[in-house]
Amino acid sequence: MAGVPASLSGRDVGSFAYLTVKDRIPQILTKVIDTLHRHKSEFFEKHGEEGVEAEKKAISLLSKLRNELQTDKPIIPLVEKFVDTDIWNQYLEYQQSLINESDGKSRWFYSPWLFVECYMYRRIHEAIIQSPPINYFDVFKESKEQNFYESQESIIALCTHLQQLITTIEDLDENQLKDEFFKLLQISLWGNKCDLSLSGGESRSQKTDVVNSLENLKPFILVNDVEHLWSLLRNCKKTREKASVISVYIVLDNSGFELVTDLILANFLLSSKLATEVHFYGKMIPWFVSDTTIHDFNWLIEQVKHANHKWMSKCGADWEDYIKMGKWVYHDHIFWTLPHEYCAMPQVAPDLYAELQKAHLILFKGDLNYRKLTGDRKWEFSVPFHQALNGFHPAPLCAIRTLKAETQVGLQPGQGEQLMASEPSWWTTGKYGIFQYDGPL
Ligand SMILES: O=P(O)(O)OC[C@H]1O[C@](O)(CO)[C@@H](O)[C@@H]1O
Ligand SMILES: [Mn+2]
Repeated sequence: MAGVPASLSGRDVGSFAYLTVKDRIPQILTKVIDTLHRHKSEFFEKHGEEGVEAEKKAISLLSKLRNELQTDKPIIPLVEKFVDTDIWNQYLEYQQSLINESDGKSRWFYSPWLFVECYMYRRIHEAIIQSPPINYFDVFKESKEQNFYESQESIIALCTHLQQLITTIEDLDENQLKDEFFKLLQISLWGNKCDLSLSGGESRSQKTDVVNSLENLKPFILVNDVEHLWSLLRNCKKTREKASVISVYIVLDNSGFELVTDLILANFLLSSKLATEVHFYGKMIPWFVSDTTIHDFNWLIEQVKHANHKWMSKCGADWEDYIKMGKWVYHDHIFWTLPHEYCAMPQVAPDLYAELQKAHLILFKGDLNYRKLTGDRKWEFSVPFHQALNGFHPAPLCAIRTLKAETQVGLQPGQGEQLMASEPSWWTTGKYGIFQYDGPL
């Protein structure tokens, strides 16, 4: 692609991409294999000998995958028929066509990191769907659930905070409402620290009191465009006709604690009338360990509803009502688990692009969404976000991300260089975060 920098790649020895392909991804694969092993008796109870055979088959396919990766074998086409198989295989050919060195084959360490990392999760899915009758099995379900359970205290604190806020929301003046909006946005940002793929699938639950940590975390927000979000939604609210809709779309990231923070924010948007509808976008297949699928979304709301805590269960009951009333709508689309950068959406998934164009505001949660928004490239730190989006402008949008990959745009001159000098791992640990807006000001 002309005019854009090179992709991050495992070929840069010592880079975060390299270490991810070399260590983190195989570690995740080993954990997946172990999970299947541990469910052997469950498969036997459910499906008899056939279940055990299927478990063996899935494990052998995954072991083969791990071997391909560790010996840097060529990336091979997908074989099992699924809704996205053809698109994936076309993309594989496209990646191959870009190569003019070595033997002209895409390889794990040689090819763009975004591509091979997505491909790995898609191959895990392939191993599962090739192994009926256990082809429904979500290999990451346990860790997602564990993250939720381990974050109980923080979740109770958040639900209590929200419910108390709602009882006085009508009495708040503009500034107070804005402050509360900013607080819940920050909670949703820091909720993104809790993904499970960065930690190789190990638990990264939320144990501290987030609401009271926000002030201390403020210095770690490197780009903070929340004022634009406020102006945008407040203007929508002021100018809207009685019957008209204000819709905020949230492109979700991780289930567990992060999803709770997103739902709390979505609840506030309705209660404050800053939005009349919230649309959520999740993943169609298990993805990057902790990403939200429809099962995770429904499961989590059910858990919150049945919690043994007054305010928590109130939240769960309200959320279920929002869904029943159509004020909250969950969608999935296969595009979110393709390897394409988002600037390709109008060509690859025009229906989804047209849908997103209806939003008043789109919030993109998490690191992977940021990588796909900006193409996972070696951009200069000071390149404007608008430019890095490379033509992807369906509606006003905001990336809400803690930094877990070596790519960041839209910084002040010298800001990135300074961080680099004082703290070389600043952009890969999740310690820093951004609210980066693109749209009319
Ligand atoms: O859940 P998030 O915020 O998208 O983070 C996932 C991130 O974790 C990692 O997979 C770690 O490898 C990053 O590559 C990726 O961007
Ligand atoms: Mn994720």
